[in-house]
Amino acid sequence: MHVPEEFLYAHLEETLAGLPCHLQTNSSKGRFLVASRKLLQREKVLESEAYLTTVLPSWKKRICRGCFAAHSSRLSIKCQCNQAWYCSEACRESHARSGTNGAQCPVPHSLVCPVLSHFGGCKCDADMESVLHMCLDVLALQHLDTQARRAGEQRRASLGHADFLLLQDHSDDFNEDDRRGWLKALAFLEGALHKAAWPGQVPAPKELLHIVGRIAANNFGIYRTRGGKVASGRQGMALEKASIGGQAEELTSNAATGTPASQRPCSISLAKLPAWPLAQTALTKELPGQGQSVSYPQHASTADYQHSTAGDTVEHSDVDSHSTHVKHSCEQPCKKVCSALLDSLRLSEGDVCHKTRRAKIPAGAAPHMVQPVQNVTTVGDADSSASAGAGLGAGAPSGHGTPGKAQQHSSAAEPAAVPEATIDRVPAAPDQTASVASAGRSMFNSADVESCDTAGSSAHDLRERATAAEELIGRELYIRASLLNHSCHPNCVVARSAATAAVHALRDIEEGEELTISYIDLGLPPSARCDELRKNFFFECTCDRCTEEKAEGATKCTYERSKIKGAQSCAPKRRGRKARISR
Ligand SMILES: C[S@@+](CC[C@H](N)C(=O)[O-])C[C@H]1O[C@@H](n2cnc3c(N)ncnc32)[C@H](O)[C@@H]1O
Repeated sequence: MHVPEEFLYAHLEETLAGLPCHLQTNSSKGRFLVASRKLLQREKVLESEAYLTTVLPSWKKRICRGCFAAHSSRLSIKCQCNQAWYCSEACRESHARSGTNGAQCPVPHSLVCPVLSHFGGCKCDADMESVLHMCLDVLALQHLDTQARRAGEQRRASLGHADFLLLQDHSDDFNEDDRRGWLKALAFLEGALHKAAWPGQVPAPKELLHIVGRIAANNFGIYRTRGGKVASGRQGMALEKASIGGQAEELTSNAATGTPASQRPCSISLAKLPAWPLAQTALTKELPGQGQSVSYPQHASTADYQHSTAGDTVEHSDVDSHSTHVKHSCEQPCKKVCSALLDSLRLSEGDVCHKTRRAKIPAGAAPHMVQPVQNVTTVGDADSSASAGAGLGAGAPSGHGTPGKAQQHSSAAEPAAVPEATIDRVPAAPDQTASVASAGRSMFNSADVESCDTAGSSAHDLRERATAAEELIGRELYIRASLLNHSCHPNCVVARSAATAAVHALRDIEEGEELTISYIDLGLPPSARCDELRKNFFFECTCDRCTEEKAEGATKCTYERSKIKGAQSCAPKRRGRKARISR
């Protein structure tokens, strides 16, 4: 469906009406949001409901598609397509009629069910399969809009397919392997649409690739805490090394089987889609007796886990990403921290800050929480959700870009039973509980950090350490929140609760200043951040922090840019000059 560009822009501006921010565009950054007036720290800049949501196949039996609540045990009611599970008959009926409760663009399941009935034979990797579900929902929205237009009706949904077209499409930037993998998966979707006699237009895989290109650059990951056991070191070595929280983490991935996904029969393997923003996905949560708090999992954790052990309580003084990092320390000289991480946190060897020992969180207590308002981070018991990670891939976020890595697990793989208390519920009420996870900041002890040092770990080791505590269980798309560009020194944070994203100012922001969030883990060393952004979001970060670090010579490209179609290599040229990447 062709929608004129001017219409899209006018519509986009309409969706921002009344907010303290407006849209600007430039050639290097595309569209971005700018403060229309001075914003105060913590002020809510915008709030958006999820446009679409999807759940990874391994979680489909635990998350009710009707009300989107997560459950500790397998649900007993399912749809005949075997792709949607429910906590009650009422949820099943309402899902069939009007889609998932709370979604901004609910797609009636009855429309997509015949297509999903053919997904049983999908040989894609689990993450990819979930994206195919999202693609199908996009086609369903397009179909509903077309039908309504033909009937001369105004669709009741506040957003429609045109809004999806507003999102930036990066499919032309996919590298050849990814492109091939996606085209194969999309051919499967095309086949399923034909078999189900899809009532709308059935686009060819090449056209469908533009849907994936939009999802890729704009989706938010839904994560949950993986529990007390964590995979450390490189993903391929996770099984051997993952012993920090007790016994080795069980992986259903290639790391465990030793078989690269690319060699598994009938599987399509390719790089994962990035799910952003991992780092600044803040979660609001209501806990009995603790009131509402906001957790900043990744940021806080990259700082915390250095010396934290189960049961520790670590103090923080601010929610600002820099100060969160800086305040992390714990009466132990920071030389124990991997030097690359030290650099990125802007700490010096020997810096000492203050760890406060407080009451231990009993086993089975709620997941880790950060309460910036009260300046307290409680570090949960490492074993409190030990079973949660069993049977799952090494929850590194998608977007590592390397095919066949540990996060790939078969769609049949299901999480082991998780005690109710360790699951972050996904409530129907948006302001209650976070959909998922905070990072496991109790996961790494100082001995482990030392071993990281002595092993001379790479940037990606750190990344994997930071994210192995989280497991990607689904994805969400937001329209307005997708207009926020990235900065490694962001001035905003996205607070997520079930199917809602609220953007808050991290500090006072002057009128006319660009609003930015982080798409990645800011605790990563400069070269890893640079890799992540290039590989997954196809741009070169020019924020003040990167510029400063580049000037200090800290940023080194380690990703083979040549893999991206039409791009120049990042490898230093013969005469020692670094190739520059122009977008
Ligand atoms: C979620 S979208 C952000 C909105 C986007 N600029 C647009 O026009 O729709 C993510 C994409 O925006 C671009 N982007 C985000 N932050 C950027 C930055 N700091 N510099 C350059 N491009 C950026 C990249 O192309 C990235 O893949």
